[in-house]
Amino acid sequence: MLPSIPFDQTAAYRKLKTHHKSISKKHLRELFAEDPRRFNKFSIRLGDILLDYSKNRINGRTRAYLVQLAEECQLGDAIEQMFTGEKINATENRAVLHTALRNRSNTPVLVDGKDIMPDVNEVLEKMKEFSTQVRSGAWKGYTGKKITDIVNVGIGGSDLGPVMVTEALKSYGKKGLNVHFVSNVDGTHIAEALKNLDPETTLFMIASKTFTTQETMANAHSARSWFLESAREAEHVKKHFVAISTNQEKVEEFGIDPANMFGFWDWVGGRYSLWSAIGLSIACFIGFQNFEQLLAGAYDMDNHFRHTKFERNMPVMLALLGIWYNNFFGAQTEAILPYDQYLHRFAAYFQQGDMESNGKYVGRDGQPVDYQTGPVIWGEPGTNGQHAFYQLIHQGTKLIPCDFIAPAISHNPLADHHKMLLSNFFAQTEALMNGKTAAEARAELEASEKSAEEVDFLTPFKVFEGNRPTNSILVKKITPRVLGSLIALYEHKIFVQGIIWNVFSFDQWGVELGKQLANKIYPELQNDWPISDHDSSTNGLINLYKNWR
Ligand SMILES: O=P(O)(O)OC[C@H]1O[C@H](O)[C@@H](O)[C@@H](O)[C@@H]1O
Repeated sequence: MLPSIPFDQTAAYRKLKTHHKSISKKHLRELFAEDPRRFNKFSIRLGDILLDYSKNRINGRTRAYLVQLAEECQLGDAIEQMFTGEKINATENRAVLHTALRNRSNTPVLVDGKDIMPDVNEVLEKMKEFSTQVRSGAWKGYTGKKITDIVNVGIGGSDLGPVMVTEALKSYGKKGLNVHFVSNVDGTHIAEALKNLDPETTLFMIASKTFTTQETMANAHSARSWFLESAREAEHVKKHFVAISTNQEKVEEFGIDPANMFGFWDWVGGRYSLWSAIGLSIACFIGFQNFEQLLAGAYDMDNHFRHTKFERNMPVMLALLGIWYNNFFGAQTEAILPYDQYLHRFAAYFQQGDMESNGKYVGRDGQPVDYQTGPVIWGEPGTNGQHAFYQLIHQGTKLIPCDFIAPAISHNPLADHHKMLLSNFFAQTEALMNGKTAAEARAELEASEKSAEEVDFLTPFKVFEGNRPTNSILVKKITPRVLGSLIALYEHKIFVQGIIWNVFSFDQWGVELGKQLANKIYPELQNDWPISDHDSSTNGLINLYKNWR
């Protein structure tokens, strides 16, 4: 059982509250001026990844108190409990072992006294065999042609990870093998995805942990109908449909050959499942060796997380900084800003990862918490974001801590593009930190030969307060291994925050409610009779819909 300590009742919390009063008045400029060793002091390197968190509104004392907070909340014990398979997902009575999926050491991991590593390795072996066959063309469609297109049908955790990773590692993708993703129950999604595909060369991966999710099942049935329009014989389905699920019964009921089923287990949470068979589309696209590199990268981060002192521990420090702004500065959101076009779904991926994990107001003791928990996560790749929403980050009334992520080496070293991109990356965090004083703004305006009135008028608008906190994550190159580490970094950050906020990070009852509600209204839309048993707004909307359709 996880420790259950309301974090606002710790001694560290009280210290941080008092400390916040003084340090929040300090400008980052001053903090840098006071300590020339700030960069060395507040950065962590792990292989090809550097986390520079020196541009945060902290000093050595802040860090010490934050680390104390983690200790008082018994983070060390909680980490061990996760890695060793304790049932820390208490509301579902499950272990949380995505780390076992990438446990490259193969040391036994026990669930209910049984080592799960042989099962993990067996599925990996099956994925290796299958992905190799698909890539080599040995796996043939019903007319003897090789597969050219993979369509992953899944939603939430059975979609976002594969989407994000196949985009991030596009340059490792096999030529002539395209991956597509269908998630939305809106018929437009599947209709558009299938428009230019050939049933003879298309392979569907029906990815659903439960194999009961309404959207995925609807899309899977439509995919099968589309396929059978050409293939005619149900016999051919086994060459074109595989299932990735924990629910063999439902897979068979759907008509997929159990031989074509890739299993995983209830101790893999949906939003932590890309390391499992849910990553099959990734393995087919980038090749199994690269998929193993992705796992190896995550394993690097797992080891770092498990065995490094908190003040040198990347996920722990990222998490503590998030708590610092969320709970002491009142920041509501966090932006993830990758300066890498391939990472354009990274923020969207962690929207689910973070918000579904820590978007909870009930503590592990069953009582509502009286402090803020999970932040709103958002973001887009730079430099596009700069021309869209950075105005608010620079000069708005809200404090938005940002993570800037960039690779030193581009996969597409085209002319001077990467230097330009990275000069934006460096310039933005510097500008957010320094801002621009009234004197500087005035001097600039005067140099541009404006009249004295114009200078007076314009100066206040050109002032930037600065003091906007950022983390910079600079990596050598976005390789499968580095990406694996980056994803695991954020996964563990979320875990740490969940422990400190005292919430259960691995269930998602709020989402389950949505599933139930839609299933209740769906039958009511089957006829044209007016509805009257909801509130007046819902009745009004449903009845107008029935009128218009
Ligand atoms: O893989 P499944 O079972 O189809 O679930 C898909 C998604 O459903 C819900 O939205 C949540 O439970 C998510 O965590 C999950 O990833």
